[in-house]
Amino acid sequence: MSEAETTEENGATHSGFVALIGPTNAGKSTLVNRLVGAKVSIVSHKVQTTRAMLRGIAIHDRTQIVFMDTPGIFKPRRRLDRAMVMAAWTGARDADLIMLLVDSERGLKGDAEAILEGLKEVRQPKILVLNKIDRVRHEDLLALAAKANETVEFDRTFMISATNGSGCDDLMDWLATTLPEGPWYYPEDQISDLPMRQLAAEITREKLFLRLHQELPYSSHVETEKWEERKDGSVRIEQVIYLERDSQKKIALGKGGEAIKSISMAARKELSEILEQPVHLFLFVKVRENWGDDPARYREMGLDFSE
Ligand SMILES: Nc1nc2c(ncn2[C@@H]2O[C@H](COP(=O)(O)OP(=O)(O)OP(=O)(O)O)[C@@H](O)[C@H]2O)c(=O)[nH]1
Repeated sequence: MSEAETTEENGATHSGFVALIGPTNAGKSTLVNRLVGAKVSIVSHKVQTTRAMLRGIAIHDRTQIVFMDTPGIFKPRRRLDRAMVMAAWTGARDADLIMLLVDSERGLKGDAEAILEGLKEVRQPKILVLNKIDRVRHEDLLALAAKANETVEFDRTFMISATNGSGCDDLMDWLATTLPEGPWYYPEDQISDLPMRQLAAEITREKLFLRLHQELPYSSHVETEKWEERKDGSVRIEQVIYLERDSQKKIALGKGGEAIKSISMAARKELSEILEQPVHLFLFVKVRENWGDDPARYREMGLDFSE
């Protein structure tokens, strides 16, 4: 019996998208790492749609919680025109819940204040999460919570430390019971796999560029074609490096296969570290003319293809 069926039997599942917003350095990555936990330690920077970035997927009881970034809201606002800022907010509006993460030590200065102003206009349920409470006195926290709640009506305020985990269980319990009933967006056994395949491809592409950037500019693309978890705890990953022209193949392979070997070694080393398991990486080089004009390739990269 699959995990999904087991879950169904135990009662209704819940799921939802949580837009995680907050100034740079508020601790978003640290928090998602903690909440996603050992179960699916996937935090990918890979763009899933052109609008929102997936930070990580957590499962708590019978709820699947998908944490998303909404890039662009707080980046140098003065330089962005209003339309761009509005577009970024649309990402937040698509979420079931908006979670504003604030560095309590830094308070509401700068970006945090601007985000609070923007949040006034958003109708979705919102929660305030004050992070880094290990660095702040309790009285100051209460004052900060009160001040933020004056501007925006938050459904809840949580006080947490993403580094030591304090308050994080309460936050997860609340999210798990508050997100709507519904099927999980990702099968439990695939959540780590799906973004990891893309991340793994990115890693190899980075190594390829590091080694061959002058010779192969912009004409390569990497896809993870196979991902096989093995009983001995290792994983076998097969990837294809797509090039546009036959002449590039020789460059990618290098003399006596020397280039591809060193790319493979560097990628394998980094992947083993990230996955915390031994990796067997197999790279294949193929020529696929005009891959740059193929909509299917764009979809695989999570990008929109406009004619
Ligand atoms: N003391 C303390 N430090 C924290 C806590 N949470 C995060 N940090 C630190 O804050 C810094 C920024 O954390 P990140 O998780 O990278 O922040 P971020 O919001 O993801 O940053 P960007 O991705 O750049 O927007 C790191 O040095 C973290 O170790 C916390 O609860 N307490």
